[in-house]
Amino acid sequence: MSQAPLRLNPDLDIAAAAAAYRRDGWVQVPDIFTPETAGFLAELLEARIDWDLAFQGEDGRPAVLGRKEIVGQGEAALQQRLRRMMTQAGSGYGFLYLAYPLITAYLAGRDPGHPVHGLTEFLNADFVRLTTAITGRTDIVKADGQLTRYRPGDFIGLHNDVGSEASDRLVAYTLGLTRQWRADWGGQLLFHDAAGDVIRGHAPRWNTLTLFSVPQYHSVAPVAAYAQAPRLSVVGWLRNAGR
Ligand SMILES: O=C(O)CCC(=O)C(=O)O
Ligand SMILES: [Fe+2]
Repeated sequence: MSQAPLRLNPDLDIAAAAAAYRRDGWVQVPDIFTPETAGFLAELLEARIDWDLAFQGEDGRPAVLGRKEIVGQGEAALQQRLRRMMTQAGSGYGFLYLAYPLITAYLAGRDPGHPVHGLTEFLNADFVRLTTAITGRTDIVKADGQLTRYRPGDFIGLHNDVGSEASDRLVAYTLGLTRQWRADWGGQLLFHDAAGDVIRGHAPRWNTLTLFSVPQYHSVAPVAAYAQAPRLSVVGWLRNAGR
């Protein structure tokens, strides 16, 4: 696979997206990449990633286990950890999905020469410029990110994205790369009000950017047991320089 340059759609209506974001605190932009770039990225997520298993760990921090760590601890121990996480998800917070941590992998020299690293560079160049223009947040200096792949049963519980890192999460983004999805397959990005009702729900989409300001309460609905495709996206936060 070539290291093709990643290109945003040159015909994006940035002024319209900016007006919507500044009015509503969120915006969705369809056709965010050129068709070639969207196809390239989708193929990457569909077929070329050695996924980690990500879930809320016992210590309240994300557990991100590579293939070797999963084999190392054994299937029974992992299943026990996941059961504990599910109990915790019901009374507090939890999540479960497959992930590839872009910044950690880039800095650690994981998968040398892999085209995924071009995406990490793109996120911290053209994408930071685009999202600064849409949100008007001139304090954005960098993007973190992870690839995510949701299988049946995967989910994220209710949370508001407020982190504890040295740099603040200013704006959350998702780049949807799910080619096809059915309305009853779950996996929607849901925004919730104080009464527990859903304010908005976004189905997994193809070649679509979603931006929303932090903090806002949201969740990812569990993917249905009978869903016939993975939910694929690039997600993360646009951050300031921090302390
Ligand atoms: O995948 C999504 O649509 C949202 C992900 C999310 O809320 C998160 O990673 O904090
Ligand atoms: Fe979130």
